[in-house]
Amino acid sequence: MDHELNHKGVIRGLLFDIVPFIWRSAPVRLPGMMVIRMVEALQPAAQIYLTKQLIEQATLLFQGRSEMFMPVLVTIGWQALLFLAALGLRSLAHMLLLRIKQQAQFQMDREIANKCSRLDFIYFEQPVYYDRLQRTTQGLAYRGLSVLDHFFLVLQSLITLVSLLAVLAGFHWILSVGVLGLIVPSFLINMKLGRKRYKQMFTQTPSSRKVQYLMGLMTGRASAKEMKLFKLYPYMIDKWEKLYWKNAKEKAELERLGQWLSGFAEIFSYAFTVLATLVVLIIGYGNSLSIGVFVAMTQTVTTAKDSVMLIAANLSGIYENALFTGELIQFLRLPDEQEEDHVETLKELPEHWEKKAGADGLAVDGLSFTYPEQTAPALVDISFHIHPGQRVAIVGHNGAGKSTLAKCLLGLYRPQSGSLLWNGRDMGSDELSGKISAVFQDFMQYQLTLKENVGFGRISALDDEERLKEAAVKTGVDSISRSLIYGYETQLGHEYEGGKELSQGQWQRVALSRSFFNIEAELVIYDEPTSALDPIAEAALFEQFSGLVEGKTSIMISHRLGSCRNADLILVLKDGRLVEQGTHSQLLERQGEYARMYGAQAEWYDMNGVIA
Ligand SMILES: Nc1ncnc2c1ncn2[C@@H]1O[C@H](COP(=O)(O)OP(=O)(O)OP(=O)(O)O)[C@@H](O)[C@H]1O
Repeated sequence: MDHELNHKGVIRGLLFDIVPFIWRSAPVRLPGMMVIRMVEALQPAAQIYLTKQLIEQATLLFQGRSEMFMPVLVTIGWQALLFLAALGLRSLAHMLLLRIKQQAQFQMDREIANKCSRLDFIYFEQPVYYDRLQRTTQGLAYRGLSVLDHFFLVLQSLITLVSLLAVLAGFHWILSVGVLGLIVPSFLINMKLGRKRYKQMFTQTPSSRKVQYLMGLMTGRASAKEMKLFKLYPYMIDKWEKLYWKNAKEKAELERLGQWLSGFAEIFSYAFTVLATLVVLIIGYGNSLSIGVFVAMTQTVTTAKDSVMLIAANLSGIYENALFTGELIQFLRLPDEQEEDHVETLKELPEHWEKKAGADGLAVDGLSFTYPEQTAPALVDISFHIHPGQRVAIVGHNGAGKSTLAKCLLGLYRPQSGSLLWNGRDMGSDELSGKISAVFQDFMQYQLTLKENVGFGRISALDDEERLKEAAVKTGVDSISRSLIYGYETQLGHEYEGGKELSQGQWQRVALSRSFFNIEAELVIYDEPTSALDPIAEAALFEQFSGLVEGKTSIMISHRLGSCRNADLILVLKDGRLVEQGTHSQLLERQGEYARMYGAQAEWYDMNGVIA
């Protein structure tokens, strides 16, 4: 399983991924920061030395040696200087760390966004992807940066410790060995807890996501209508509450265990301090130790013990965060779209296509597609050919496979078998980018300006105002723009202050304009492009449709069979199979699936109208 990372894997990820990543983010500031931390690290030993000095000088002064007054003042001056230097270094380190973190966070988010742009679309359709994305974006990026904090603290504590160990070893080696021995239990305990926290986070991700989803339902705008109408709040609150507390209790249990274990580690280290003080007392008794040295030694033991505990905690912190960040690394390592599958050169068409129509148009042969984690295929052995400039309709009942076929045609899904060629090129090929456009059933309502909403159809021509107007006039969006205060520059949607919300039908017109904005498109796929339009608007649009898509090949998915009557070719899907194809009159003559569907709809609609 994913979360069962071994120690080696974690350390490898840390050394070869996380550290180089952070280094790349701040190649100048990072070494600067390290130097500051090293200087800071020597401060405790210097402070202890000055304290010892001060006590010894003060003892002599109290014994009536007035000439010690000046040295006492000098030592106090040094202490003040040390304090100011430490203060200055701390502020500098704080600012540097902030900048390093901002830079690393920026790089990390950019890499995540870039990765999303390269991932196969199918990833976005799987729960496992959302779980991973949640783990990656929420907290993991932050945890990657925590490695930095831990790393600097380990570095600093290590230098402090070495300087203190030298002081202790000068007194008696047993004290240095004892202090070092403290590191083991504390590190092991913290590491174990880190692994447990990670496993818990991993197993809780789906339910944490559900908790967020339920909360979103209770607070969101889109769900508010039904939530109120069906009086769903008590049910949802109850469901959310149960799940929330299940997760919260598990977390609390783990924290309780953590408190017990860290408590033991603290008691253990305290016992060591007592023992070490006794050792200093015993040795000091035999060697008539000065009070200054005694205070300095006990202070050294306590500071060294604290440094050891800090090192242990931060080392395990690095381990724990590296464990969590492993998720981010795995995410960034997900395979990109399989570019090598895309054929750059003319692909050979199946022989019977060649005979029929040459290499032009859309040639689909033996296409089968099964969604990940599914056993039943959504599309089975589909073959058809569309000539350039043809207007094609795809019809079929709910779940017949129409949208899946559209996504395969757009190169968003990679079929397990079969070939899809546009003018002899693989549909996923980079060469075709910009030549194929679409309006999706669940099209986007960008909470941005009207100009952007239309212009996204061809981002390279975003500022082409003439093109914008042309695309908008075709769908009636131009007249909508005239009613808006800032015209095409008006912010759309309800999510941001000052945004103008459109009706569902108006949004659909905007989405249609988006596809018309891409005048370079040779093939356009419309997945129920008029479902939100009123019947009169739909009829008017269909009347113009032939003109609008003039010169392009168009594929329209529609449930309203009347609107498909004029299509040059109708493809009828049933249970993922292409069961019939032909023109309206040919299919009616056949008396098959299409004729049955058409007959059923004819009973409901006025067959003389365009809207049936
Ligand atoms: N992301 C997905 N993962 C798994 N199965 C899916 C997914 N999307 C669709 N399916 C399944 O694939 C089949 C075809 O769905 P598709 O959306 O292509 O049908 P459709 O003909 O467009 O339906 P509708 O007319 O309702 O829009 C259905 O059985 C559906 O349950």
